[in-house]
Amino acid sequence: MDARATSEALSLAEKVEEFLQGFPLGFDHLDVSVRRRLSEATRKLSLATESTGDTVHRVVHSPLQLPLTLVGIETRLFEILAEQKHDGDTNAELARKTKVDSTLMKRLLRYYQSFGMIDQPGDDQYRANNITQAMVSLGGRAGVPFYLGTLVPAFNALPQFLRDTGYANITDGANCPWFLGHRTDEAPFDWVQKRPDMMQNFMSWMVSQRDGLPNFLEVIDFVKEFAQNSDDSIPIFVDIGGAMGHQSISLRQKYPELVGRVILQDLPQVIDRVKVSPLLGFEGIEAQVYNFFTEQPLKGARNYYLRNVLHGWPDHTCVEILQNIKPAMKKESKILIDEMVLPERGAPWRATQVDLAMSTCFAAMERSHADWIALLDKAGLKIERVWKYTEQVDDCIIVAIPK
Ligand SMILES: C[S@@+](CC[C@H](N)C(=O)[O-])C[C@H]1O[C@@H](n2cnc3c(N)ncnc32)[C@H](O)[C@@H]1O
Repeated sequence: MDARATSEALSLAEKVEEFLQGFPLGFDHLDVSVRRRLSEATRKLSLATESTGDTVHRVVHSPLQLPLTLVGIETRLFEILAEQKHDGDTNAELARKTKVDSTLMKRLLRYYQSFGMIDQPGDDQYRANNITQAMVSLGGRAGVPFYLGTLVPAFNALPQFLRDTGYANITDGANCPWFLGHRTDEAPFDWVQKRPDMMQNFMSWMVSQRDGLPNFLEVIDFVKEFAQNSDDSIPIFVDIGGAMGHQSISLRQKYPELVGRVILQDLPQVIDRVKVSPLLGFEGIEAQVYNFFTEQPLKGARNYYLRNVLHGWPDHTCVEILQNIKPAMKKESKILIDEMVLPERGAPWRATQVDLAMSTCFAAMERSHADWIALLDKAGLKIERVWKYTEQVDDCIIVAIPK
């Protein structure tokens, strides 16, 4: 045993424990980048110091976490805990409020506490923490059932699919683990659209999946860079595959005086949903049915914006989508691709898991700078500029123009 290292490790552990106790109400007061650095450093330390047995048990039981989280959401346990204004509820109170058997409730609470999803300040006292709050946010409420019902069956089919295909990279959208996992021949978007509850969760997930991260409008002066000398007739922002139009709404809200048309385009089922129950702030935005596998009908728009669309398709399909925009472009038109640009080294965990989820369900991928150059080149486009706007997932705006 190295005495100096032991003493340093114990002193660091004590400091961390004291630090945690010093902020029972959480760390919302910390600057976002400081908080992230601390979280990443301690996460790495936790992994680096984990024992073999702990690692194996953590990994083999990890499939329990998502379904048990859904139980906490569906029973309203997390919501009830998050709404508490006092010091915490007891097991009996929580069992009564959620209509869950009290013995089962005690076992669930024990699990959530041990994984840091709730706090237990006393033997029979439970209260919400930052993880509980995250699970009752829109992202938690939509993402948890959406992933469990839609993506997990495909994730589970990944090993067999890769075995069967000799560990080739997954590039065929018509032959990927999605189909094996769901025992279906329906493509993901078709499958989801036929299931109203999943469709609702999907749309809410699209709106919320980047909550807490900066939006591109926070780092780019859109009017200065992309909307000079506009007039009311010019489509200034065409939000292709924009789901509920949340990005278009952000743009209108950030620039109430923005001159020009803002148009959301998506598939008929999505546009119907937008028309029946538009998000708050949708006024001033047009909704248009458009299939991006056909030629872009809006000619001469200043900006054709695609967020998280291309990461859902393999290269050859992205080329098709981009080439359908090109004939509509005039001299001043630009394609704004809002996607991750993965670094060659040390890609963030939030990005790498989306990359493999995209691969599993859509034979698609997150792309590096070199991948984007190659893809755009195949579509007859080139990069004019790249603006990075998040550290957490390397989100960027890639400005693309014809070569
Ligand atoms: C991953 S979501 C991205 C949504 C939104 N842009 C965002 O960043 O939150 C992909 C979107 O593309 C739409 N979509 C899929 N196939 C499409 C098609 N052929 N034509 C137009 N939109 C399509 C989906 O309905 C969905 O809204």
